[in-house]
Amino acid sequence: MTKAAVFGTGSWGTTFAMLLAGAGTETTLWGRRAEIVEAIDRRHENPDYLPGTVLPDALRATTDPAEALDGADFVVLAVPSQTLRGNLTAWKPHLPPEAVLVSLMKGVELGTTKRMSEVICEVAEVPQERVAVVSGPNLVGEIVLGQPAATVVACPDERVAERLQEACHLPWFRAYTNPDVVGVELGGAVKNVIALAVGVAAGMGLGDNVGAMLMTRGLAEISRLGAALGADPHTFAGLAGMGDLVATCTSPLSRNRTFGENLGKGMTLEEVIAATKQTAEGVKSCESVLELARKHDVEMPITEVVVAVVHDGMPPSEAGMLLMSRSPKPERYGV
Ligand SMILES: NC(=O)C1=CN([C@@H]2O[C@H](COP(=O)(O)OP(=O)(O)OC[C@H]3O[C@@H](n4cnc5c(N)ncnc54)[C@H](O)[C@@H]3O)[C@@H](O)[C@H]2O)C=CC1
Ligand SMILES: O=C(CO)COP(=O)(O)O
Repeated sequence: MTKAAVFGTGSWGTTFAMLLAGAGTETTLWGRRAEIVEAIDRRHENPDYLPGTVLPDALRATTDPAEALDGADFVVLAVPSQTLRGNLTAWKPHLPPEAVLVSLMKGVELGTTKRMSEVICEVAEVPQERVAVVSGPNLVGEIVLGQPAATVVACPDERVAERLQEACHLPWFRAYTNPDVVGVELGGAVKNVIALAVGVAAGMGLGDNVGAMLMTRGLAEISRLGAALGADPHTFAGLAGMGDLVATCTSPLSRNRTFGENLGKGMTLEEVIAATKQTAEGVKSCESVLELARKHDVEMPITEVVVAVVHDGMPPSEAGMLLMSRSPKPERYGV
């Protein structure tokens, strides 16, 4: 039987563990907080992150990383992007030598501008072929209700991607494979930044033309960055690109969109942070994405104004004016 250890008892870690267990994979969750671990293991619930959801009886949970990792074929990582390096360094001594490491995270590391799979390869000292990424339009609030969804499993080794696909595939959760790890990761990380922008515009009371403009020009930014980093352009027309961008930018379930919406309504950054109980990756990753773009000489105007609004106190109305007053251009440039 295939075995998986899932690190992170937050909303997506717990939900993905449910999917794995539902697909017949023997799954153990690792969590920091004993009370959540006990609730999952004994009462089959995660009241903090998934109130009202009944977890599978077969799903185990522990606070001991060595216990979770014992015999694991897949080590699934679902902690905040900015804590991954420290977390994985601590877990490294217990990693099974042949295990495949799987990233569920949608962020870019501050300081290094590394994608999560790059951080994993570096810290765990494993080749790219042993690291997979799962990303797509996967809003937890819908998946826990059993609503249909699809995702992308990316790994340069097709057989590894197919094994993971099989380990999480369900009649109502379709996993597609894709060898383009760079494109799949960029799609997931940068759509959070664009969702912040769309949320700000919605919070200001602007309509669907503005939302569509930001999503479409946001996809152009993602594609330009992807081209510079060697991604397959087709990935951005797929589930991990356009699919996740649309889901996140339009759903009230998205933490990133909601964060932006609150800013657009006039709440201060401190008030919005206090109101945000879960990880909104774009808030930190907008800075690392912009730094990555500058390193590669890629123009990302929406990302620039998101950084200015979120981190430098630029009023949303000024950000909107800045974007609209850019010099006229052909629709396609710089790719
Ligand atoms: N929730 C969603 O709909 C989806 C989330 N994702 C991505 O999955 C990743 C995880 O997100 P969520 O589970 O939603 O976040 P969350 O905020 O629900 O949970 C984060 C988890 O990490 C733990 N954590 C926080 N700081 C930590 C630290 N210093 N060390 C170890 N653990 C720590 C928290 O206790 C919690 O269990 C993010 O990169 C997110 O973008 C991807 C697809 C869907
Ligand atoms: O990545 C997600 C859906 O695919 C979740 O988006 P948020 O992190 O904005 O909630």
